[in-house]
Amino acid sequence: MTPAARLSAAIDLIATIDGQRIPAAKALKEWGTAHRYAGSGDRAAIAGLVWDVLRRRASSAFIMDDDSARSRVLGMLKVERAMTPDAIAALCDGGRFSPQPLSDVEHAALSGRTLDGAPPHVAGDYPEWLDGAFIEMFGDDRVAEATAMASRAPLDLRVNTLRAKREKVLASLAHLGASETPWSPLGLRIELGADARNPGVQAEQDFIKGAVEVQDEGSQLATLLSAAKPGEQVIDLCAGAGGKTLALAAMMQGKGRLIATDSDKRQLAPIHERLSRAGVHNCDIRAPKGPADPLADIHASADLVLVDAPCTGTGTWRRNPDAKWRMRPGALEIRLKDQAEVLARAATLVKPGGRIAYVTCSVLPAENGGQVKAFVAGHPEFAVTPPAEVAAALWDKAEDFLAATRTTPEGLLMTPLRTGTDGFFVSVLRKSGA
Ligand SMILES: C[S@@+](CC[C@H](N)C(=O)[O-])C[C@H]1O[C@@H](n2cnc3c(N)ncnc32)[C@H](O)[C@@H]1O
Repeated sequence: MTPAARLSAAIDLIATIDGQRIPAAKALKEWGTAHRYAGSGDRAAIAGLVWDVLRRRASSAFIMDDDSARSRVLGMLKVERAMTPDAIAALCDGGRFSPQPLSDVEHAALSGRTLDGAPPHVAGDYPEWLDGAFIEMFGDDRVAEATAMASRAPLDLRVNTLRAKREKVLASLAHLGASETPWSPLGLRIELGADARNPGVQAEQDFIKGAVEVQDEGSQLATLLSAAKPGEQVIDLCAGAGGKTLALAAMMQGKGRLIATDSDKRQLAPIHERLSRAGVHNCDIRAPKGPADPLADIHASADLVLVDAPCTGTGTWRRNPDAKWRMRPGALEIRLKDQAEVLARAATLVKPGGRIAYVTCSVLPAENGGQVKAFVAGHPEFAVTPPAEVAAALWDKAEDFLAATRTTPEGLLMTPLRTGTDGFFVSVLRKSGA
């Protein structure tokens, strides 16, 4: 397919996603099935266009002063890909498989309109109803923060120290353009191009042998900040597919007891294979069976409970731009209730002197500092560990990392703008007594 034909396909797909209100991933899959002649390069390029339009949905429409599918694709080429009006016009040549030529109005919009004067939620591409939360968290930086949250994310990997050293994996993944991540001592990063092409890490020997896992650097750091140690009893209360369980296991170096559970046993399904690939032998997976509590035998004995809380996922919009426009206030309310419940449960599992590491992949204050404040108010036996002490887990990087994050008395917030990671909040809550 020519670049113009790919552009045409992207316009059709955006119209389908809008018209049928279906998730972008589903629309792309169905398009692939219906257009089997399209090669993998075409599919990746078209997917890249579609994801970029979703990332910059509001600002692309503003630039064109029109929010039709065609206008948003054209506007995205300007705001996200910095294409000139002439370059865009050259793609829209009216050929058999190309978009129609630009109208005078479209050409004038692409030439003359800018984002100056756009409201913050439009310039930063986030839902208007979240503006209050963004003001509370980011103030005048909210457009810059939200724009970074709308950017493309790299592919981050975590080297599994139970199997390999970072230098070795770095050398063996050099052909994918891997480099070290700035903060995590275990991280490798592969920058992805606009065509969203998957570098096929899962087919690499390092992945097959469990030497690396896909994990955003922010998620790696959140786990490192929990400071899990060999010999401890650690509970991963919201383990899901096990991204953080695997990282905890490596920190524990095979010593001590790691328990992974989740309220939804289906979420836990991939964890078995992942743990075995990673060479983890000290993890007890407790999938719920009916109404019985899978942790009924544990009473105030854990050194550490990791609460990787169910949240709105606003911190991961870079990877899932569709989600930000689908999010509704009701979803936030449900998450807030879930988070309070999980924290209350964690409180009963921690031993005196032990700690809860509360983590979200959200930037919203209500899910982060707000939740922590409410928890300590209701559980006076817990106190927030000062963020500077939490950051100390990163050794020589601690000071710079602390300065890069947005710190509040309740915890640390990483953001795409400040730390180059997904948005992650971390708070360590210590229980009194010893
Ligand atoms: C952020 S995800 C976990 C991601 C996972 N820890 C990882 O790093 O791959 C949150 C998880 O919390 C689980 N969850 C929701 N409510 C819960 C509850 N009340 N108790 C335990 N887990 C819960 C969800 O099923 C979901 O798997």
